[in-house]
Amino acid sequence: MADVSIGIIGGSGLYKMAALQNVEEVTIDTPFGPTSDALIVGTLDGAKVAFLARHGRNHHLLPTEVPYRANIYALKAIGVKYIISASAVGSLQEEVKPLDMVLPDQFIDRTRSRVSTFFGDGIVAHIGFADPICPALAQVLGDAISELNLPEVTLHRGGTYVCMEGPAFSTLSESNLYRSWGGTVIGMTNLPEAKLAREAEIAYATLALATDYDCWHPEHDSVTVEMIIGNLHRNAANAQSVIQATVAKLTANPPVSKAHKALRHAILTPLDQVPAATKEKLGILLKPYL
Ligand SMILES: CSC[C@H]1O[C@H](OP(=O)(O)O)[C@H](O)[C@@H]1O
Ligand SMILES: Nc1ncnc2[nH]cnc12
Repeated sequence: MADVSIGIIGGSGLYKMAALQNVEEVTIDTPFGPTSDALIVGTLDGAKVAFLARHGRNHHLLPTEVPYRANIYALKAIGVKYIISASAVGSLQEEVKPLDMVLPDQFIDRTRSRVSTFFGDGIVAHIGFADPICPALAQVLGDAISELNLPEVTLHRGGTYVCMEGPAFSTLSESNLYRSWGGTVIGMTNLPEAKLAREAEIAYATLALATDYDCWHPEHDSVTVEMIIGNLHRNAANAQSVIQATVAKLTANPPVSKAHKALRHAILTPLDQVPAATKEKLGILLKPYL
């Protein structure tokens, strides 16, 4: 299985893609253990894509437990060059209303318990992460959303995604603090994924689906899972249309992404000094540089 150039990671409420055809479940062995679920490889209007349910199809993995390294490694192994990540987020700003779509271009890291690098064990690399989202891919997503003209949905291009550890939602003081930092939305998953995707030289962009006002808004109830899932159900069909339209655009015109060369000047350790076991483990990432 190779040459599936587009990966879709579905978050809360997006456990499958109804429009996928000719589906095949693919299990990839990775040096980082099993993926969250089997990859569902199929076609969307003729384009081959792989879908992965981030928390598993039955939502059994906490944000902390998601095997981010295995997931990104497996997508890399089948040839993925672009990842569209669909995620539920809380809104930290009045103008981002539940059901709106946000294409964040920055992150603030509030995670504590995530391994978010493939490196170590005898090889050191420091990727550039000033622009954590691929602007070219986000542009395609944004254009797809605009062209769809979805009723009820306002698109926000750009914004800062605060990535918290969870699983409990934020306290009121935390939520206000993140607002004071300029956070636009809050979630629990996308930052480690974006870092690992960059290390794997895969372009990554987040389609953030606003589901709630977290707990800071005086006129709205504090976030609950019920609220999130209710709004995701209202938005799931829209999210799938956006993904489908984005895949069509990517297939017709695959954008150039700096992410595809992210490791070129990032690896410090001479490759002939890297332990053989590490070289083998990271073979698919290091291949262009060996
Ligand atoms: C469903 S409650 C919070 C949960 O939803 C978001 O997940 P994802 O990013 O996978 O859509 C959030 O990050 C939390 O993990
Ligand atoms: N308010 C919130 N905080 C963290 N993750 C979320 N996902 C959806 N809403 C959220």
